[in-house]
Amino acid sequence: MAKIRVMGAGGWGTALAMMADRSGHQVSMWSVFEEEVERLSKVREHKKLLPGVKIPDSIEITGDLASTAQADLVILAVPSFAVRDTARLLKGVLAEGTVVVNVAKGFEEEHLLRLSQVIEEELPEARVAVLSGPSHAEEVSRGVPTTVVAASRSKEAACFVQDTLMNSALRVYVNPDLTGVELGGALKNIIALAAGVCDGLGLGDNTKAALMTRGLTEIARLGVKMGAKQETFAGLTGIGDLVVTCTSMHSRNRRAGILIGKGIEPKEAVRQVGMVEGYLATHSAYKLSQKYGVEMPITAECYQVLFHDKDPKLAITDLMERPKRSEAETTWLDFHRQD
Ligand SMILES: NC(=O)c1ccc[n+]([C@@H]2O[C@H](COP(=O)([O-])OP(=O)(O)OC[C@H]3O[C@@H](n4cnc5c(N)ncnc54)[C@H](O)[C@@H]3O)[C@@H](O)[C@H]2O)c1
Ligand SMILES: O=P(O)(O)OC[C@H](O)CO
Repeated sequence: MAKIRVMGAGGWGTALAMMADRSGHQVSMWSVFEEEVERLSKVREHKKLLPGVKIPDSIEITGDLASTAQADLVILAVPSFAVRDTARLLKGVLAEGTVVVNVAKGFEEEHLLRLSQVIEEELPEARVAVLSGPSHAEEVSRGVPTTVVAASRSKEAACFVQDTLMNSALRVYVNPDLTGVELGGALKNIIALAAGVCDGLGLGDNTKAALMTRGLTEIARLGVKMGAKQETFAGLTGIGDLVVTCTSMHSRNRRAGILIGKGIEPKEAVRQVGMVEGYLATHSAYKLSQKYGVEMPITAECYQVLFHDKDPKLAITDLMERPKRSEAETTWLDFHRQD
């Protein structure tokens, strides 16, 4: 039995705490917000986020930070904008080599960093991993069979996360491609937002299939430039998470996109839905595409719609009327040379 501390008591933190509890561990869930600790300790249910899901009494809910020192595994389940501050709180608290697994999907906008890089900066003594994949808290918390991927530069750390969290409802794979796993999770939110916009505009299945497929192409193009493996984007944290987020009504990114497609101003749509990681990720990805000199037409159009008031209908037209190009990255000559 391992001691597991989940930092962040929102939908995803709660679902993962329940998975760890189901796997037979000693689990505690921490929140920086006193009100949240008090409410959840008393009601033991997230009335808004996960209605009808009872948080088992075996999961301790606490605001005490110092006790994180006893954890064998720390799961960071706060929004991406809060990852640095939350990791910083753990400075000097954790034992050397403690595995810290980030489950937020996004970037640190200011420095264009992946979140594992942020945690490594703040907690050099920790072994950092990420957990990502097609996994909505609404389903995981109800025990719906789900698959995710634990990635880390340390094989032992990734396998430790796999061994610790895996159970009959949560199948955990491992992958050494930390960069690819992380980027897939962060960048698919942009495409999910765009898919929502298409739904809100009343466009069809053809459009969404095109968006998802070409979206994955540009995600992988940036990812490979940033050091990821192409094949990772064909896996659970690439295409897998893209499919679930672009098609599910659980997705906050997609729901915000639907509102925007229906004419609600982007900032207001994000306010109405709550935490929409794809909003800031669009900003970061647009900057990263410029930094790495990578063409990302869908991301660029999303950026214009979200931050420069571009009409979403015009964005679709502009994507459709881009200069002609080949779907294949290989030239005709190279392709036939391989025959
Ligand atoms: N909900 C899901 O299905 C799901 C699945 C996979 C990954 N994720 C990712 O997990 C992250 C968290 O998502 P969520 O759905 O749990 O969000 P949420 O809004 O339900 O909860 C976030 C929790 O983080 C904590 N928090 C919020 N602001 C904070 C701050 N400033 N400082 C410290 N703690 C703070 C609070 O405990 C809050 O309840 C996101 O990056 C999301 O993309 C979510
Ligand atoms: O609700 P979303 O759009 O943040 O998506 C949640 C998860 O990332 C799905 O895997």
